[in-house]
Amino acid sequence: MRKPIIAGNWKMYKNAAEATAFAEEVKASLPAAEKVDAVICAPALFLQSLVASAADTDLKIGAQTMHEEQEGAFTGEVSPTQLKDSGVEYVIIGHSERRQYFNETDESSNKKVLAAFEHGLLPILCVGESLEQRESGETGAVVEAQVEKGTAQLSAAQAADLVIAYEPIWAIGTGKTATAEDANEVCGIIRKKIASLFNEETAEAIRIQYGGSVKPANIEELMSMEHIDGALVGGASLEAESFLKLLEAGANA
Ligand SMILES: O=C[C@H](O)COP(=O)(O)O
Repeated sequence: MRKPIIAGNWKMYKNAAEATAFAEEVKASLPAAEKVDAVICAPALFLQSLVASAADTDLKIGAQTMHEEQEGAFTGEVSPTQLKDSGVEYVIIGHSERRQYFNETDESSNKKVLAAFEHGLLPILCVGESLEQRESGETGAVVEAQVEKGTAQLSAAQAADLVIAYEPIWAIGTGKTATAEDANEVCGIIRKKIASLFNEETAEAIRIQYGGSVKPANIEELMSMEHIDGALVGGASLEAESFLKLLEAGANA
């Protein structure tokens, strides 16, 4: 039985006061930690204050990206050791917006995934096809290749701890959600790929999220699917009330 994981990705939204107010409201009503993992992936600037707000609670804090090197002359970047040292536990890797606007690739994502594990962070590796790829019937092949390249050189034990977020690019921030059946089918393809790259046990253990216009109105159906173990949520994670509803649905799945 895989524990559901609901992660909010705030992207480049919120100011410091809003971030703290959100954490205060959410931590007061968190569902039981054994039922769902609750993660907020915030802008780097707010990570330390969120870690402090969430201390002694089960709310986990994640970053939205990181550099793969421990330190160096990389202006503007944040390293895995800096994140770990700040109390951050998760890090989103290879989000489609990072791939689209910041030239990230499967290869750079793989380096970051490996660095995250090396430094004790849990990566959420994002994969997903464009509308054009979906319409030309390439979804399965695209996602399989992303998974294979993104997980290269991981041990089976690391792969079992990895979280993969399947986010069809055409469903992000558009209000268009993949049908629960379509999302489940692709998450099933990802699980099968993990079985072939590692083993059945790893495939059974790995948690696969769906992301793309997830909201309180559609999460229950998504979470009822065999291969969907959680959600990576943008817009609907910005308000505490909405995020708490998503957590509730995760806890009851
Ligand atoms: O990381 C989250 C995804 O990009 C989904 O964003 P969204 O829920 O606003 O569509």
